[in-house]
This record gives sequence, C-alpha cells and structure tokens, in this order.
Amino acid sequence: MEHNSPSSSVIQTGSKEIDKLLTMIITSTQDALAEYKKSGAGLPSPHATEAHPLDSASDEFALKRALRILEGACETLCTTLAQPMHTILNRSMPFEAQCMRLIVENRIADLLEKFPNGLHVAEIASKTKNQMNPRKLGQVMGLLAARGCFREVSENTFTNNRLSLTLVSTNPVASMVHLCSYEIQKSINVLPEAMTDPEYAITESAEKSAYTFAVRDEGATSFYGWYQKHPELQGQFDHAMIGLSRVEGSLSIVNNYPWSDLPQGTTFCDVGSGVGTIPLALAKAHPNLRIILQDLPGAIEEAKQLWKTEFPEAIETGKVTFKAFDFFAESPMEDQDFYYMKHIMHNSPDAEAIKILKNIAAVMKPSSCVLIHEIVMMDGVRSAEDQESQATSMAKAQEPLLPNYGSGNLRHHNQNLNMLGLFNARQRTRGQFRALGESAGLELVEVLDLVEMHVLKFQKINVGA
Ligand SMILES: C[S@@+](CC[C@H](N)C(=O)[O-])C[C@H]1O[C@@H](n2cnc3c(N)ncnc32)[C@H](O)[C@@H]1O
Repeated sequence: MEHNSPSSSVIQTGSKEIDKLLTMIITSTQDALAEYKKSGAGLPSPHATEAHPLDSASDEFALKRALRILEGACETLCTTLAQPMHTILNRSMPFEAQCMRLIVENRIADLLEKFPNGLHVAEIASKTKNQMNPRKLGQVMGLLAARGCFREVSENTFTNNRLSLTLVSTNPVASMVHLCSYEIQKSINVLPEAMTDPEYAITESAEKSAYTFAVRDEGATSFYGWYQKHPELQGQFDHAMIGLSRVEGSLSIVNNYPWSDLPQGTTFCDVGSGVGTIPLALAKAHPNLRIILQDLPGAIEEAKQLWKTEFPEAIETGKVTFKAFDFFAESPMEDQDFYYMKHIMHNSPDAEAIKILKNIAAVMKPSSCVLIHEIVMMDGVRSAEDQESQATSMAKAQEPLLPNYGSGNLRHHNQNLNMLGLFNARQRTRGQFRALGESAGLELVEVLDLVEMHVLKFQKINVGA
C-alpha cells in the first residue's frame, strides 16, 4: 500500500513541512521493507555479492512507488536543511559518471569477481590495459566507494558489492551506463554551445541536435547515422537498450496486459524493435502471438542473432519474422493487430514522430492499435486538472513533494535531457502524446500505468463511428 498521505504523523519537530517529509520517509521505507519481506529473501546487505530476487524483478510496482516518494522526500529534506551553496556545488560535479565509465571499459568489476576478499589498487592497476597508475585509480574507486559502489575493505583494497556488480560487463545495465557516460555525454557536454549556436539554436530538426553539433567533424548527421558508420558498436548499443528496459521495468508489460485473452495468431509488430527484448519475452509467455521485428538493417541482424540463441523454435516455426526498414520512409507490415513502439517517439521531434505515426496509420486495419511504451512526463505544477489525473492514475505527489515527485522521478527528467541532447526531441506528457496521435489520425483510447513507464493505446480516429 502506498502511504502518500502524511496526515497521521506523530512526528513533531516544530516544522509542519519537516514533519510531513519525515513521515513520508518512514512510511515509504516501511512500504519498501514490506516488499523485501514478501519476497521471502529478506533485506539485502549493501555488501551483498549475491543477487537478490528483487534486483531484476520487473513487476515491482510497490517498490518503485515507495522509492519515488522516499527519494523525493529525502532530497527535499536535505535541500531544506543544507546551505544552498552546498547543494548547488555538489550538483555541478557529476564526476561519478566518468569514474563508472573507466570501471566498465577496464572491466574492473569483472576482475574483482575473482577476488571476493578484495584486491589492492596496485594489483588492480597492474592488470589493466597499459597499466594504470594505482594512486589515480585509488582516487577514482574512492569516490565510487564513498557512494556505496565497491567496498573498501582495508586501505586501498576494494571488493565488489551490490552496486558495483551492476558494472560487470555481461550486465546490460553496464552497457547503458557506458552509453550514458560516453556517447550521450558528448551531447550534454556541448548543450550550452549548441543551444546558442546561430545554426543550431532555434531549429528542432534532429539533424541539428547537440549530439550532431558534437560530432560535426565525423560526418554523421544523426545519432543513429553515427551507429550506421560504426557497425562494430551496434551490439553494445543494443545491449544497453536491454539494460535500460530492465531498469525501467519494461518487461512488466508481459504480465500486465491481457495478452492471453487474444486469439491465436494475433500479430504484434515491433516498430524500431532493436533486438526485440519485449517481444522475445512476450513470445515465450504468450504463444498465441505472432511477432514481426522491424528496424534498420544493423539492428535486425543483431536481433536475428539474439533470437537464434534465445528462442530458435520461434524462428523455425515462423512465430517471429524480421524485416529491415526505415520508419521515416516506409510503412511497416500492413494489417497487424498491434504496432508496438518502445523508446521510439521520444527519439523524434514532433514533425518526425508524426511522420512515423502516419506511416503506421496508413497500413492499419480498423481493429489495429498502436501501443506506445514510454515515460509519460508529469506536470511540475498543481492545476485544476489534478482531480482528473487522480482518477486516471497519474496521481501527483502530496505536498510538500513537488507534484511530479521531483528527484523521485529524476530519471524522467534526465531522459528528457538525453532526448534533447541527442535528437532535439523530448519525453512527452499525456496531453502531448494525445496531440501527437491526433496529428496522425489516431485517438488515445487507454493508458496503462506501469509506474516508471506507461503504455498509451491509440486507435484510428472514427473507427466504428
Ligand atoms: C532507443 S532504440 C529502442 C529499441 C527498442 N524499441 C527498445 O526499446 O529496446 C531506437 C531504435 O530505433 C531504431 N531506428 C532508428 N532510426 C530508425 C529508422 N529510420 N528506421 C527504423 N528503425 C530506426 C534504432 O535502430 C533503434 O533500435
């Protein structure tokens, strides 16, 4: 149960606002603990080196809801009590990202798996490419350990722990960490220049994003164009997308939509599928679905390899087919029951997103629907429409949290900036999605709340009218 109302507070600090925040912190902590208790595996230690069953769970809605309040309330409490200069200077030093990149690129978490009692930085450094300077590596690992990633068991001797194990190279989340701290970071680093450059400032074209500004001497006119020039990195990108799906709990769509009620042979076309992580899980759980994956040629080749390993029967029996295409220039396969898009609309500024939707709408049969699986941004202000959103599961946070949970939904805002930097695009609100659909002749008919992500269902306007 979500304790979003602190009215029953017994805490009395002399400040009503602090009382409410402390009550939120206590009740959301209790809610999170209840989930660990329910799992039967108890609460993991921060030093644990074994995965906990909840670590990779995708349907953990109650835990995600509790953390959304806990993180929002903790940050509001700290910024209320700290000197502003303390908070602001800390935020201007996002150095951890590059430290994590160093760890991932040099497979240091992988190396420490063989040394459960710890390894001195001198030994770690001696096993890295070109033998790093141990003193420098110690500084990097020291920063990470100060935030709970790696454990310093004795001076300059480190072991893995719960957080650092996420940086082992086989974990797709490590690939996402690398993507964020390397390719994506290139665009964020030049955002101030690109947003004021005479050629890039006003335009909303994806070809004039901060990312294309950053790589303008490398001959790529778009983020995906850059990957087409570097096919050797396609696998890494696709691995990162699996990681992102995992973090966002996207697989929860497998058990939280009535797939089993659909007739045998229901067709599901993943538009911009990447390797098709979601349809792979869907196909395994719901044999009544027939899958088609559509993406650019490089991603389709990667998808074939993954499905060959993970689910060869689906290929042999024709339950899955693969078709390369360009969603800006062509329509996907016609007459599919579902056209599914995850993390596609947010890659595209409005004009391009509408082009993709129109290409889909052109081949939809009357009963087809489009499912857009993405973050839905919440408003940062309270309004008269809040009453409506309570009824439609986009409930805003209680005061004194910001209505959009503030830091409790930080990834929404970071992803919004990520899309700005790479594509001049954005994460959209429900109203912006509705308008986007209408521009392509599609009506928003249903929204499924999966906490961090939502699934928006569209049908052709005037169907059945
Ligand atoms: C952010 S990824 C999302 C992948 C997948 N839907 C997922 O959520 O894991 C965007 C995908 O769009 C594909 N894409 C980009 N431009 C495309 C185009 N013009 N035509 C078809 N696919 C494209 C990329 O190759 C990539 O796989």
